Amino acid sequence: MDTLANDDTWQRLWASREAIARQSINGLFAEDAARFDAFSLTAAGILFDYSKQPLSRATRDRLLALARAREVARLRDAMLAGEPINRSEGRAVLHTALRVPAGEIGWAGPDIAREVEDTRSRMAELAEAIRTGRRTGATGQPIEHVINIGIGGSDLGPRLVLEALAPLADGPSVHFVANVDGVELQRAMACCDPERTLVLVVSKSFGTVETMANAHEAMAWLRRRVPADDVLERQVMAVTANLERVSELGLDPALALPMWDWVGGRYSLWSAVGFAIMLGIGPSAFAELLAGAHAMDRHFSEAPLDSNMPVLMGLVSVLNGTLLGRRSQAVVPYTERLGRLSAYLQQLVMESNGKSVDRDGRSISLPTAAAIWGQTGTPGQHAFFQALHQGTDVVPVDFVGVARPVAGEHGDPLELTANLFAQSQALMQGRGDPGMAAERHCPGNRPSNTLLLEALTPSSLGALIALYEHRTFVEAAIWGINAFDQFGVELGKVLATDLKPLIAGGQAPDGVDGSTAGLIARYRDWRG
Ligand SMILES: O=P(O)(O)OC[C@H]1O[C@](O)(CO)[C@@H](O)[C@@H]1O
Repeated sequence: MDTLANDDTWQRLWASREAIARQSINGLFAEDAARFDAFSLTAAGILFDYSKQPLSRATRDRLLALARAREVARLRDAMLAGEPINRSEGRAVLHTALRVPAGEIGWAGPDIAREVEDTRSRMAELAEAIRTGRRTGATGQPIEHVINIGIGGSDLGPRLVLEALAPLADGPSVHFVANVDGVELQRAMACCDPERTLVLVVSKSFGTVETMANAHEAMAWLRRRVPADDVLERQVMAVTANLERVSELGLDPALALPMWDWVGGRYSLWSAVGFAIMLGIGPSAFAELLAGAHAMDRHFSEAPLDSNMPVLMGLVSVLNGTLLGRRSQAVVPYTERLGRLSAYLQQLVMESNGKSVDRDGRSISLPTAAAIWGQTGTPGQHAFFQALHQGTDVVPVDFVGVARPVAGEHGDPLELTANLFAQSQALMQGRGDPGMAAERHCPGNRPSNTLLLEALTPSSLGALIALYEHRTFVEAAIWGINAFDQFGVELGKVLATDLKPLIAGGQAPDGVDGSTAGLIARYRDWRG
């Protein structure tokens, strides 16, 4: 049995599992007039309301005892200090060091602080030179477009941030290309003037096949369309932790922006991986993004466990997902600006914690990361909310709202906010008047969190993302997981490499399973 299932504090929670599942959330409010105050807190510009969870004060105490027993605080401090907590890869995990303000040393010490600051200054200088037109393309034209080629962590974070903060965009337009199917790249190339375009090739490993294929394609386009011998030198930049491989693409490693092996891909938007963000909204807005994340880091590091937002959020998630077996979680932001949030969180949460062995290689018998999904409200209300209210599965929801609308954006904030609050209310209260037809009955007692941002600013967005990063860390600590490797992704990559010659070749695909052989045969047939 794994260490969590064996833990006394877990076993006590397990013993009260049925009672917690039956716990009436409405009843908890009826008993405790101060429930909202006792089950909500504010940090770094975010209000976290977890009062609509099946949590009595006693259950919360038991969860906090679990956090202590699983040494969440010690593991957090080890991460912040740069201990090699990613044991399977022998690496430190220091995305928090990327957010330490300029001039401060931070938890990880002066060497790391210096490296981070040097790179940040280089990014800012370069970004300003490009944004002001001092640094031009190879034919002297200003850079008006950026094509960011990367996938996973080298795409999702910068994409989320630039979509969320689009009203602040005052630099070149940024186009994101992740998929190797060619659609995004074609679309980007169709609307960019090649003489005014900078291509960023963003890859921690600089070996990801999709990214390299798209980079080759984009570089060929620049070579074809820009009449200058030094076009690649002037208009293609690499961002990577693997500087040696940069020259394989014909680029100068000296012009590359570095990242480090102590930053995981899905935790990397704060590094040079976020260069597109800096180009799009400028170095000072980027600095505000980092400052918001740093404010959440400080809160995570300093607040006692019982008033620590990521800790409480992680415990609530473990309660729902592991104790009560609710195997998916919906994330519903009430602003189109955060439309990319659930996609971003899918990688953050599921690539980090979608694992079934602990950090010592023992198998875990209890359920770990739940599936994350969602879309924006109110459109989501007219799609999947029916199942949230009346379906057979209980799906905990994170509602994300913004109090102050973005200046200059129209829409009806009152309508939006009324819908946001009404949905969590309806999920909790349900509806069951006597004599009501069964199909109209809503069982209620369905849990949700609400995260309310005062405004959607670089700072609050940074804090929101850092909150989810730390929530993911807390859950990993409870389960005993190393959240910072991703070996599961490797197998598919290896098999794709093996299959390519079989799919392309004329010979019968020997040595593969029947389904794959059948698919290859039909593909070849239809492809002609
Ligand atoms: O930045 P790279 O090395 O190209 O990797 C891209 C992504 O691929 C993965 O390794 C696997 O999906 C992610 O962890 C990573 O963010």
